Amino acid sequence: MTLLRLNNITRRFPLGSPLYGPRKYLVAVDGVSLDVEMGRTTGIVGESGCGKSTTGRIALGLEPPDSGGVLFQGLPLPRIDSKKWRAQRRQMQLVFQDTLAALDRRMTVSALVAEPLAIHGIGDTASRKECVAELLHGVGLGEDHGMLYPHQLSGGQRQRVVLARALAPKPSLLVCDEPVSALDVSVQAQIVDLLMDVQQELGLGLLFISHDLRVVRHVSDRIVVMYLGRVVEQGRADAIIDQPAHPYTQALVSAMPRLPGGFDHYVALPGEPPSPTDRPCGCPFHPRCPLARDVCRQSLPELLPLGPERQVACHLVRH
Ligand SMILES: Nc1ncnc2c1ncn2[C@@H]1O[C@H](COP(=O)(O)OP(=O)(O)OP(=O)(O)O)[C@@H](O)[C@H]1O
Repeated sequence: MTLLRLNNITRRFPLGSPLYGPRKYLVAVDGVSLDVEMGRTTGIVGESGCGKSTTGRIALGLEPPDSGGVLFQGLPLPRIDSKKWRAQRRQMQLVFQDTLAALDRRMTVSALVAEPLAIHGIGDTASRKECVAELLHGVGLGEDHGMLYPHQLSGGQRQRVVLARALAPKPSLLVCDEPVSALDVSVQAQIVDLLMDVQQELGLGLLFISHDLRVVRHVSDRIVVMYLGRVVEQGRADAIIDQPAHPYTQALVSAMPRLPGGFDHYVALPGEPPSPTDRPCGCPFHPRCPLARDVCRQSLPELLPLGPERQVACHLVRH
């Protein structure tokens, strides 16, 4: 069952002052559609600035799209800050990267995990205490950790606290925005495994955002590849990794550590993505694409089906 649906979402931000000539806009998200199924993970991958976080914020209702719609459990998101929205927010929680900024350093771990319960009016003091102990246990922390302050924890332990706080209101959707990017590789694996265990136990839908295809591949059932605000390819994770169709996805896959039986044709990806304030004509990827032809410089490729459950936006792919 579809838990979250983004339907042709667009978001642009004004640039400069309105006093000096016609206003210019930066298009951060351009016509993005994706689904998150209950109990499943949709991963968004792409380079810095491609619009992943903006998409995540729109999915959570923290930012309105300029056009397009967000459906949660089949219904449009209520207006931000309405009573209905606050009730719904309980169902949708955010886990993000900067744990030290996210956690009030004057509060103990127990108080931090109890806070969302109090905000949402869940339980009384005694039952909240029990609930905090269960939540800490669930994310692999002991009772002793409850008495510590955020700065007394390691990065991995702080990420566990952030996860316990997100799980406290019993959400059905977690949006995880680069949740492990600040951690050592070995700790990343522990947190990713924990997320997957928690997901299985609670049947959560996950929208998992990362620039790192290695991590996204590990957690995701479906992968959405974004480039300069647009989806260039999406489909089942195994299909995307085994047979990437878009030259950009091919470059991302070929840059991952080699896997036995995996993709073995290396595609170099030169340069940086162009600025979203100055998007190239035609396919946004053409200035870096080793296969680009005239048509790629002239017209924007549509995202079209490529077999079942797969879509690609590339002039060079036979649909
Ligand atoms: N509030 C804002 N005002 C103006 N521009 C913004 C705003 N939020 C995001 N942007 C711009 O929109 C584009 C997409 O940003 P976004 O943070 O969504 O990308 P991202 O893929 O998550 O990148 P990163 O991983 O670096 O955060 C960027 O060019 C960014 O500078």
